[in-house]
Amino acid sequence: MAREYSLAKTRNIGIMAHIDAGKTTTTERILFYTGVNHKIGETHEGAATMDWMAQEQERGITITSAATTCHWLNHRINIIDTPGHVDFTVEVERSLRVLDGSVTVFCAKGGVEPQSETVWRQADTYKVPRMAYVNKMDIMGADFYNVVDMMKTRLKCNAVPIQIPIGSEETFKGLVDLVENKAYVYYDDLGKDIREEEIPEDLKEKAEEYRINMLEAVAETSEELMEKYLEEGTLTVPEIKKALRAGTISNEIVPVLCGTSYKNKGVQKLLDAIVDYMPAPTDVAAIRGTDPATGEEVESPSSDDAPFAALAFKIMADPFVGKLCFFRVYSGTLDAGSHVLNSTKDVKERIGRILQMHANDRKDIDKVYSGDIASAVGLKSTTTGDTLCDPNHPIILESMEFPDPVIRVAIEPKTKEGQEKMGIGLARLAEEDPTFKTYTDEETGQTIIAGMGELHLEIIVDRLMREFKVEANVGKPQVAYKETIRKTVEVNHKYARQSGGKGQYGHVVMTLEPLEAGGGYEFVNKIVGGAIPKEYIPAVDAGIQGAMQTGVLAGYNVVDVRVTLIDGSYHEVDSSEMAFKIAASMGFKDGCKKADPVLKEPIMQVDVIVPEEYMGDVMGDLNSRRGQIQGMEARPGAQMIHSFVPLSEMFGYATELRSRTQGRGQYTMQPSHYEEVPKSIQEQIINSRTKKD
Ligand SMILES: Nc1nc2c(ncn2[C@@H]2O[C@H](COP(=O)(O)OP(=O)(O)OP(=O)(O)O)[C@@H](O)[C@H]2O)c(=O)[nH]1
Repeated sequence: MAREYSLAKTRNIGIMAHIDAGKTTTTERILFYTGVNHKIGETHEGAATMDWMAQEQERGITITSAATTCHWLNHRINIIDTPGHVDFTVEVERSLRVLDGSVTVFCAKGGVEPQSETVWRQADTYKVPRMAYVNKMDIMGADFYNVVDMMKTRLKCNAVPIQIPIGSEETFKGLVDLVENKAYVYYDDLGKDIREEEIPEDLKEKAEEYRINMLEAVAETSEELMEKYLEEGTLTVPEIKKALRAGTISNEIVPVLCGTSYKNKGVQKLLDAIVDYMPAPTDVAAIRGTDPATGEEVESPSSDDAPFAALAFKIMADPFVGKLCFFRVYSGTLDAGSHVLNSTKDVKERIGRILQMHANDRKDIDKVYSGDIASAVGLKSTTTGDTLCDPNHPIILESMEFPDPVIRVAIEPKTKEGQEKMGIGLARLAEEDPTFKTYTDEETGQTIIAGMGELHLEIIVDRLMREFKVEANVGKPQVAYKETIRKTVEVNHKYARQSGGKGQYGHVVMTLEPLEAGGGYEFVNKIVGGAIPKEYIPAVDAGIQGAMQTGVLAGYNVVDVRVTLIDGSYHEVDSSEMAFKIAASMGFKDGCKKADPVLKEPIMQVDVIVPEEYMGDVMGDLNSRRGQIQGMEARPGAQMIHSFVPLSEMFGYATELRSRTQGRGQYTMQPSHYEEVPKSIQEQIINSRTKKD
């Protein structure tokens, strides 16, 4: 099968937004106009094609990001729909890693919300070229120009309208395309009868002002254009398009469009702009990675002729085909049925079938090309972030980072028979979602599930019931604290047992030193001259990692420690991997106790919007929750308070805020960072843990 669309005619884009801005509705309309769907599905009726998981339809929110493909103006567009709720930021993060460009949807009334800022910053990190779509132009309070201003002040980006709306709220009926300098007016409910018209008289002046603004922004992208613009006072449509495209791809310009997806106005023009201004894989996505053999950095352009390299960015349990692995091809091609190397784990894998996904539907394809996004069936060991590549040309592509869970809850099946099924179900769900963890609490023996927020865990429990038929009881959500050390220490630990026959002997000398926050775990082997034979070194590493699961203070995970193995000894007969594992584990725990261990707690970024009259009260309450107020911002008739508050103080906040503000206060919360727990509180936590919960 030959390539249907050239790389230059491929677009891999994500649609990002704050919750409820209308991503799902916009994606639905895109599928409708590109002919993938023949009927319009409304999210609020639970019929949307992209939100196919049962929970998504019931709750009307997007949880998993589904990849889908459509065609427009002889281009192939791969779209990843991503959720807006912060509990699922990992979905946003992983799509940003594999996409070439993104459309950010803003609500014409709400504009740039705190979570839109978060997503924007994430996209900054990955240098993703962006354009903005101001949706909901039909609703009361819609204000296109205000959203553009907010983009400039809050997101500090060069927002350049390339359209302006004709009318607003209930009078919104079309738009002026500033590039073509023409008006487009919609005459039917399905948005199919679009007529090109003269720019309305009362809008001419404004259109001219914004066109000049756009021309200036475009001219600034190159000296040549600036000269031409200054000389002739205008630029041609192809010149504008070319420069807008280049400016968008280099992140100098963010083109802004408008519409109302729900009322079917503006979506086709948005599709045109995706083709015109969003990058092709060849424009941005050079392959970045390292050669696993030499550790050298490798950078090369995307091409079908280069060796195969792809990044697995999502694993999904599928009831019909088993484990599905979504991947993005960076270079080369791949046939169904062939073998690849998972270079991250250093194992060979066979790609059974290759599927192209459209929401919950799938189509078998024989071959994928560079730039494609598809999913594979049959991969056994691959997890999110792994590189799949040509076994003869190994490379490890730059992966993505996932935040650690901040909240945990004990879970137990309602029946004894459910125990095994629950174990299988939780393991599968953890495979899909790198921010979801499950383990046994060694202090209490309970099964624990940990994730990014209460909603995240609620959904997990719900999926366990629906997909794995396990009914479970869950305990009270608790903070997922971490443990770390503050001092560098040296430990010398010998594990020797002699009980008849063969004994046990393992002996390690190592230093434990604190790493900076986010440093995780580092293991350095400095053994020279075979004080510990090579074959036992991995066992030492494994023993430490095992011990890190249960800290010495209160049994929480230990993080941010570097362990250097400096010396040790062994016994010809009695030494074994097991003995070294035990010696390392005990030695590590011993060391932690001496290294001034401390608890760290997740701190949340909490943004509260309250009417002026309740401000004092709400701030007082935040202070009493150990909150640190970061700043304030005026909103119409209200104030937005930015603060950092420990997660442990935020349980029940929704109810408290409601009662303090008579239901008029609102807040959003997302994990920000970890901080050391104050000593007095640390003692309480340790006491309550050792008393058992
Ligand atoms: N009036 C109006 N309503 C809209 C428009 N676009 C979306 N909506 C409505 O706004 C609500 C949220 O839309 P969604 O498309 O589900 O929003 P989302 O951003 O995908 O939200 P999540 O999936 O929860 O992150 C739904 O009730 C839509 O029908 C619009 O242009 N105008």
